[in-house]
Amino acid sequence: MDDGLRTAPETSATHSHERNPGTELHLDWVEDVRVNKSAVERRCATLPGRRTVKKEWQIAWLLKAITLIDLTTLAGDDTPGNVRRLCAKARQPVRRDLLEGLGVADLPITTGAVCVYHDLVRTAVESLEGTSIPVAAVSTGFPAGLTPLDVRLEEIRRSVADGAKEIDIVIHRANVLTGDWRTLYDEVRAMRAACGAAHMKAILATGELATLRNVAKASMVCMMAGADFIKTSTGKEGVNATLPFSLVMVRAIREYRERTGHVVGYKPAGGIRTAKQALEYMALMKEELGRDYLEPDLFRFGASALLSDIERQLEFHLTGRYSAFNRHPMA
Ligand SMILES: O=C[C@H](O)COP(=O)(O)O
Repeated sequence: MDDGLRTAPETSATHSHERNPGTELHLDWVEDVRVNKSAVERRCATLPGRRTVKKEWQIAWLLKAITLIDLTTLAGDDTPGNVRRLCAKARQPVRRDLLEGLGVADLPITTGAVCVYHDLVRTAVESLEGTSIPVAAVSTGFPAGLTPLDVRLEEIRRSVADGAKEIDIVIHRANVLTGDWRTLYDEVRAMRAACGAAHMKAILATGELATLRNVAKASMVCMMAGADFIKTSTGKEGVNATLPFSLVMVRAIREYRERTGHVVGYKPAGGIRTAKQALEYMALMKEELGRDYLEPDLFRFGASALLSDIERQLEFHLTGRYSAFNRHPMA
């Protein structure tokens, strides 16, 4: 892989393309979906190791990765205090002395967004005032998605009213497992309408969809229903983001773009904790969808702990030593 990233990281989530308006439900597109599991696994096995970014470019890639993070806290014991600290980290994700040492102190690096439960949306919006960092809210009965539809839609509307610019919805897994594509489509379409100007990420909960083929079909239906992003996981399933799920989903994005001309973003989430993993996902995006997919308007990591490891790796590049994790509190 070449460096691809010699320019400064672009940190604002400006959108260089039209939003995906969705299409009618084309059941034939869903039925046409084929996935060759062993080919997917073979392709994914080439990503770690062989395609690592050259050492001299790693700093640029790691700084870019930071700008792609939806810095997330989704714990039952979240408080306004820990969300305020998280937002301070989103504004200044890397210690000033490290940025100075790396010669990039002039780059306005922030995370891509901050992602919280509804109750903390206002706190996050207030803490991020004066920045262009959007607040994302998880919604629609997150993480199981099993509350009544009118309640799920109201939840979206309230988060938007509180200032969330992005809404991460969860789909009803049973609609996929029973092949009820019409209901899945109708629900996601209604959610997109409830989002209004806020961008909608559709979480598939891939670890609960049984097969890669179901993952591909659900991706296609969510995009037809108008998802701005498709996202793997809530972080709460037994299996969360993986490279095979990601390959299937990014190829569905490619197919949807070929069929409609509409561009949809991608967000792997859950269990992405190391800089090395982040670089593998970035390699996948660049190779499968192109360089545009390394910008925050089309790609995000949903991650609570990734930033700490990236900061440690940056420190290692600078000093040749790793610092303890407790020097990098919060994310
Ligand atoms: O959407 C984000 C995920 O909930 C974060 O999961 P994580 O805590 O495994 O990074």
